[in-house]
Amino acid sequence: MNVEQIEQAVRLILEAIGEDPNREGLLDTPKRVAKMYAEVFSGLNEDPKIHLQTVFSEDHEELVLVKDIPFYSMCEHHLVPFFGVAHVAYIPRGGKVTGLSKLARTVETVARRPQLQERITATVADAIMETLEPHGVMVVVEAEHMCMTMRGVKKPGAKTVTTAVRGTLETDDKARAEILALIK
Ligand SMILES: Nc1nc2c(ncn2[C@@H]2O[C@H](COP(=O)(O)OP(=O)(O)OP(=O)(O)O)[C@@H](O)[C@H]2O)c(=O)[nH]1
Ligand SMILES: [Zn+2]
Repeated sequence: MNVEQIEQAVRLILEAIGEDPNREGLLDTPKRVAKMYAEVFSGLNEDPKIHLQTVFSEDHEELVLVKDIPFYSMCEHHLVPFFGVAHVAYIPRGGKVTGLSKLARTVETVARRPQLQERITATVADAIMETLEPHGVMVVVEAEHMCMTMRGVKKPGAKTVTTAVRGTLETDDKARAEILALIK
């Protein structure tokens, strides 16, 4: 990430909104914002699938669900935060089970990019399908978008729910219903 370029850009934005980037309170702001962007966009330099290389051989071919994984992301249209929780469920196959924290790490990497909620949901599901090759995957993401609350349509409290379903869960209504019941 080009930290110096971010600093220059922040200085330009401050000038453009009519601020004085040289006043005391703003002197370190470009540096702080650059550091923050490096952190909140750190997922751009990571492959989410790397986390799922940790595989244990365990004979469990039934549901695994990690729910209420908090995440923070940045809406790619407005560069303001959207945040909420992700629920990640999969049904392992062939003894391929990953570490529970790795599912949360996968969400984290994908969220730390300029994003759309739909893309986070689908990318996490596909990463799990491709690496663990399970029977099925279901990812549910619930989030509040600051671009819909602090500006624009101004609807605080409005929640967006997205799902991505892969493998046998696409046709297994009962298993999908079980996952949704466990999430609630
Ligand atoms: N599908 C989807 N849309 C999103 C997401 N985050 C923000 N948006 C929407 O992106 C749209 C961008 O619409 P535009 O008309 O180009 O931008 P805008 O004039 O700022 O839109 P308003 O927010 O309606 O004021 C808005 O409707 C946002 O609510 C997301 O994760 N997924
Ligand atoms: Zn937005």
